[in-house]
Amino acid sequence: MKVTIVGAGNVGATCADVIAYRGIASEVVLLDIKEGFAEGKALDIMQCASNTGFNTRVVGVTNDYSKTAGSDVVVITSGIPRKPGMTREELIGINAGIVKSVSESVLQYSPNTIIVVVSNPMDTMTYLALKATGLPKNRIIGMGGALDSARFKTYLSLALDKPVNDIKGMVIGGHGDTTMIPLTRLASYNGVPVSQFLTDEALGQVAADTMVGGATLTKLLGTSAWYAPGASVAYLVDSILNDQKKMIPCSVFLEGEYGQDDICIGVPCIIGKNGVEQIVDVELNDGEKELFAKSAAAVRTMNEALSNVL
Ligand SMILES: NC(=O)c1ccc[n+]([C@@H]2O[C@H](COP(=O)([O-])OP(=O)(O)OC[C@H]3O[C@@H](n4cnc5c(N)ncnc54)[C@H](O)[C@@H]3O)[C@@H](O)[C@H]2O)c1
Ligand SMILES: O=C(O)C[C@H](O)C(=O)O
Repeated sequence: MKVTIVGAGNVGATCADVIAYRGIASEVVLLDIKEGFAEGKALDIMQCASNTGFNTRVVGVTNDYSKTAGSDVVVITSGIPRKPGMTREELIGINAGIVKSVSESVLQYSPNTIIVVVSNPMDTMTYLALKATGLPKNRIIGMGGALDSARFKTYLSLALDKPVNDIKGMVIGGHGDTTMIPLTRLASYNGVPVSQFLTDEALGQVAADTMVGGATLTKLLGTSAWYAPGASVAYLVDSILNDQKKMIPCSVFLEGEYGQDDICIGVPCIIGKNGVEQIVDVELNDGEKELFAKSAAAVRTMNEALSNVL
């Protein structure tokens, strides 16, 4: 199985590293516009193989899309990340043009591929990739919910002082500081609702920390995060390539689901070899429905800024 990752920066290279290390694909192509950069990252990752024990071939190329031909999955991480104090939405001016041209270029060589969009503002970039390529909606997947849910589970595990792998939880809605919706009511510690162990105040703090999870790291690091984002993309790619049919919150095109139309936004999906194989209809309570509608309204407002590229 072949995966191309466009953008060999922090997130793209980390994603390539995790995919190789875990043997998720037999070949990974890293592509970047910076001369020699992807080649260097690929070589560095390949030189881990004998000491960590993987056999994935990692190839780096400078803007040569012919080397990406026949990719089963293409991950788009190209674009600029935010700096401390910025929102993801402020990146749209530069990233929209990049995501549009990259998604068109990859399809020339991999017409049957599934595209995973990572560049921010991710929900709007996913919508842009879908509209620009005209691909069927099951083949365009925005990655954000897998990361936000991982952060949610981390903060729950810290608040509960329990192992993170005993915690279940999902974040739906937009991938933005104010638009994501951590589903605290449905989160569990080995099947037991976390509300049995945490006060409303503690749960509210977990939700608030999750929502600004990316901003917190951006402030600490001076640029946005990459280890958990790269691992989250690899987790999603694994479910596609190995047809795992995991339920993962992803930004996907809605046509009536969750009361929304003509928008890409995070909802729980079954992810397998066909990409988005099902949108899972989780019964939300009135408060959650209201938050989802507000989140969708904010994402829709952002999508209006695409009128000059679409
Ligand atoms: N969806 C998420 O959960 C999530 C998580 C983390 C980061 N992000 C986003 O991912 C993007 C990348 O973040 P990063 O930290 O890796 O940034 P980075 O600056 O480290 O890497 C981006 C890379 O893209 C390359 N690039 C730019 N234009 C290109 C083009 N036209 N073709 C090929 N490559 C091109 C750059 O040369 C650079 O190497 C940002 O927009 C960031 O906001 C999203
Ligand atoms: O926070 C960011 O800007 C990057 C990414 O969306 C994240 O959540 O880490």
